Amino acid sequence: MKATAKAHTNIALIKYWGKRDESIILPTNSSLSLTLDGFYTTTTVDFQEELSKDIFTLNDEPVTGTAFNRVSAFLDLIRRSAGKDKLFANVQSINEVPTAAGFASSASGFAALAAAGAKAIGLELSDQELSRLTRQGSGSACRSIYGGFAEWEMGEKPDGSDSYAVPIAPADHWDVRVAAVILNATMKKVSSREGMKRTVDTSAFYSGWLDSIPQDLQQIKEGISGCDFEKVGQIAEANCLRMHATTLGAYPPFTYWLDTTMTVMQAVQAMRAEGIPAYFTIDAGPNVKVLYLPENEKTVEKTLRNIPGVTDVRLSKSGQGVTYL
Ligand SMILES: O=C(O)C[C@@](O)(CF)CCOP(=O)(O)OP(=O)(O)O
Repeated sequence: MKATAKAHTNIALIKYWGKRDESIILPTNSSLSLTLDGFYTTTTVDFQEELSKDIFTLNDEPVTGTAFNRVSAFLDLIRRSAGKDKLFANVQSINEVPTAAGFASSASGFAALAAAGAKAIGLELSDQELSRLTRQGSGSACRSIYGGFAEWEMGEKPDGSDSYAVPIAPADHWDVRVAAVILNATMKKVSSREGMKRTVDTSAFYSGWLDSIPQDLQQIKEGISGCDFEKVGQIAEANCLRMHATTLGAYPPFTYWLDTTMTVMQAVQAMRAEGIPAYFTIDAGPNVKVLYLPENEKTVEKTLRNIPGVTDVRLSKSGQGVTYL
């Protein structure tokens, strides 16, 4: 039983930053993202009676260790849902997500895996059920089920049955662009999972972060509905800065930013001062993603490429949700 699915990565404009339950990945706050066309994962899941364990290859390379264990544990969820606990699969993923781009390739990866795995084993899932399943692989991945803008509603039930993403606006609602600015950074990364945990457990600023989310979400959805770029950009940039402020208030304190990260941030703010609307957002890494409008693409790309320490700039439009090939 075999199926292939393609899913795109997404960029959070209102960040998921903390878990209230680590085992089934329930968040402390709701989040909202834009699915991108430029970065995606294509995954084929082939359940075969003769297999005695799962096999996972990524970009034609065999995967073992933690990454394999996360995929196999996720397939256990699918096996259990289908009542086929002893049916193992050959999983082949191809990532069109330059890992260095600082995009969580786990977002497109787990969304494609969930969609292909569920279809291959014969589960007929609604988008909501697929998003709820995907969430248990990687939280942010649950938003990639949809194209365009999607909101992951945190839910409140302990079993997570009300924690999944819902569509806010389709990809063709509004042509907002995203430039992924890739830095020549090699740094020991605090993973998003570890970073969230330390922040939730120790940050003096964490309650302020949580208190600010409901208004951010309500306001940014108004901005998206009205295609108000300044409103959406200002809220996204402020939300990102508030998320990163929580890491500085953690113990031990940490930051994902490098000197080049701040140079890019300042260049974006300088563009705004010169009348080019552009806003930045940053996830659990040093790379910066810049929101801009199509008419300014040349200026924005040129400005970003000329920043010392920037090794590449990858441009994206809004992308589609999960598709089956
Ligand atoms: O994407 C966002 O909302 C913000 C972040 O990217 C960080 F800035 C979090 C991504 O966390 P993820 O990798 O999904 O964690 P998992 O549930 O532990 O797998």
